Amino acid sequence: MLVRPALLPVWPPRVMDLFGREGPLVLEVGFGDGRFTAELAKAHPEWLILGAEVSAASVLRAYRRLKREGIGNVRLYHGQGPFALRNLVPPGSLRRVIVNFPDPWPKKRHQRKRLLQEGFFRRLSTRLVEGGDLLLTTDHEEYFRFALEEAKRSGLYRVEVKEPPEAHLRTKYALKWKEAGRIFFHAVFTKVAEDPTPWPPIRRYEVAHVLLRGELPKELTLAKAPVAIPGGVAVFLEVARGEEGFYVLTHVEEEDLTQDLLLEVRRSAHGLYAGVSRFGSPLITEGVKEVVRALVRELGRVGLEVVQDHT
Ligand SMILES: C[S@@+](CC[C@H](N)C(=O)[O-])C[C@H]1O[C@@H](n2cnc3c(N)ncnc32)[C@H](O)[C@@H]1O
Repeated sequence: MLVRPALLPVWPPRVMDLFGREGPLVLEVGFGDGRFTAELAKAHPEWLILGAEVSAASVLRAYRRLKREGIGNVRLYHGQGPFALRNLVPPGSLRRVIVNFPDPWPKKRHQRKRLLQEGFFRRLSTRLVEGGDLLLTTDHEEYFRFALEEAKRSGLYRVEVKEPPEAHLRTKYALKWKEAGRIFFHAVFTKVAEDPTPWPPIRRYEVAHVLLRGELPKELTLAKAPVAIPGGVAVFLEVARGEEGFYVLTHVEEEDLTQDLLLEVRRSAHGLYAGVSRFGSPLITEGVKEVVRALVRELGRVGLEVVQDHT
């Protein structure tokens, strides 16, 4: 039920690879505790529902709920909605996107963090079927108006402001804001045209490591300065000493993808190995490969020489 991009046998996955069958595909972004997702899945057993949520605690809560209720037509992805849209949804295959009570980011300087911006609407149009739609429900009038404007600016949607469907007012946040006496806003954005710019999925690699020659140093100190990677940044957070070498906790931020992964510098049967640990099943991307190269450059400074480069 949980989608782990690094472990999927086919990349990018087809609908069949995620759900084991074909059907109308629906994406919910920011499903929170999953109570709406569960209701939706039960009301439409033929639908295939993909949920994306950045909060690990919420994913766990939703996962337990779906399991308890024996719901089989939902797949949960722990991460950014746009990542799921880009990589887990084939072009022209999405019937609907549901966004209930998105984080409003009310401060001016945080507005770039809002989900529903022109760029998002453009990219979404490459994944929606003809006539596919996005349903937004929120209590935040300013964000609501902002989303309407952004969609209109894209020129790719027909926008209708409507009464929110009853089911969208039973989410955790809907109930919270109902009790606080807030009013709700709802809009349907229906795709009428498609952005011509393709939005290909991120490339996934099988390995990212280097074999080295030389003596492992007694200590390994890495610069804390951020490392530039394609479309993002990485930081070596901490180095720990293990039996066979070092483990480097590394934070990697790429577009719509944030990972904390372990890099290893250790003795192996083939010589000294520096590369990504399988621990935590990280997704090996171009950015992750670049961070391995940065680690290898640091190792060069302590006298280790590259024998084979698999990055
Ligand atoms: C205000 S809560 C609403 C939760 C739920 N939809 C509800 O109505 O009860 C917003 C949710 O969106 C999640 N979220 C924020 N940005 C996200 C993103 N880019 N991708 C996926 N989830 C996101 C947050 O973690 C949070 O759970």
